Amino acid sequence: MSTPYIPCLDLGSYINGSEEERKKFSDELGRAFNDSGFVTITNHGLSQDLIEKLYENIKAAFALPLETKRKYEKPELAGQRGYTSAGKETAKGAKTPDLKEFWQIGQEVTDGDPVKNEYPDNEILEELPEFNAVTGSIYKKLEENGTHLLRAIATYLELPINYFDKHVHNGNSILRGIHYFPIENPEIIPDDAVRAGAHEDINLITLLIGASADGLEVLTRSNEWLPIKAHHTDIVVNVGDMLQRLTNNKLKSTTHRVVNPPRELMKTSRFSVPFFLHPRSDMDLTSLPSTIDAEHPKLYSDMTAGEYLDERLREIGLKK
Ligand SMILES: O=C(O)CCC(=O)C(=O)O
Ligand SMILES: [Fe+2]
Repeated sequence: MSTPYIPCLDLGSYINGSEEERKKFSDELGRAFNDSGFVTITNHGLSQDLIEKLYENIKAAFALPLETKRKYEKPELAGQRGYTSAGKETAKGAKTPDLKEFWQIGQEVTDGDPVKNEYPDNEILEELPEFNAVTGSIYKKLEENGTHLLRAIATYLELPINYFDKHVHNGNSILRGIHYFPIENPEIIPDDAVRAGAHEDINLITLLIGASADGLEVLTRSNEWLPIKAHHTDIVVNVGDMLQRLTNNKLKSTTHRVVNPPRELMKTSRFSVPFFLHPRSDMDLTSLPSTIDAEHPKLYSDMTAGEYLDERLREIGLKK
């Protein structure tokens, strides 16, 4: 089920559809990215079974003792691989860190591409061998879905359909398993402490498998917070700042947040698993000439994806 402002699109109709269906999907996706910056998608090819396995493993991983999880927290990796404990990530411009802990999995390069040297190895969670296999398989499937979505967007932007392919092949994407832990003593947390403070994602697009509980909200153009209702098996997709930058704000990287639960649910956990689709670090994010004109002057300085990521990781406190 989707919220009226957030359209729900059938990815199967793009991947396996007729020319006409593919065009329709690409127009609808482009329009939504131009408007709210968010869609939900169905028929994404991830089985319910795999999604359930994913959540079982994510829950089991965060249920491990803190000292076990801490073995996988390496400050030199700036949160980009393995475990990041509570209190480390703060939304850009916010004072109090988010009420969450998370685990990040990065790209596994297997085709001899020298870009492998840019990526640290993934941390292998020895206590839960299935966790590594399941998250690795989810990573690949979401990457594949994301590549299809970017093809649809390339068509919408009147670029060659494969415009993004070479940039996202072996790109610096991240799968992040998040645990928003129970809030045991709501009275003693700072007033501004939230599960995830209002922010925009850094990457090209984000694909998020419907979370275990409500809480995700997007900021509409009329400045109202709109809750996103997604079935457990739907995928929420949104534009990130890199795609907004490339399109000189034609496509919107919409502000979103995760609110604290109502009082009666304060002591429950929430789990979610976003996939941040990043390009390779050498992708040039200079705004496309077709998106710049007298009415839409150029808004951003020219930067590569790698330079931009570095700047943003410092702003959110993950990189020192
Ligand atoms: O947990 C969610 O539903 C959203 C998480 C999110 O926005 C993020 O990690 O960037
Ligand atoms: Fe986000």
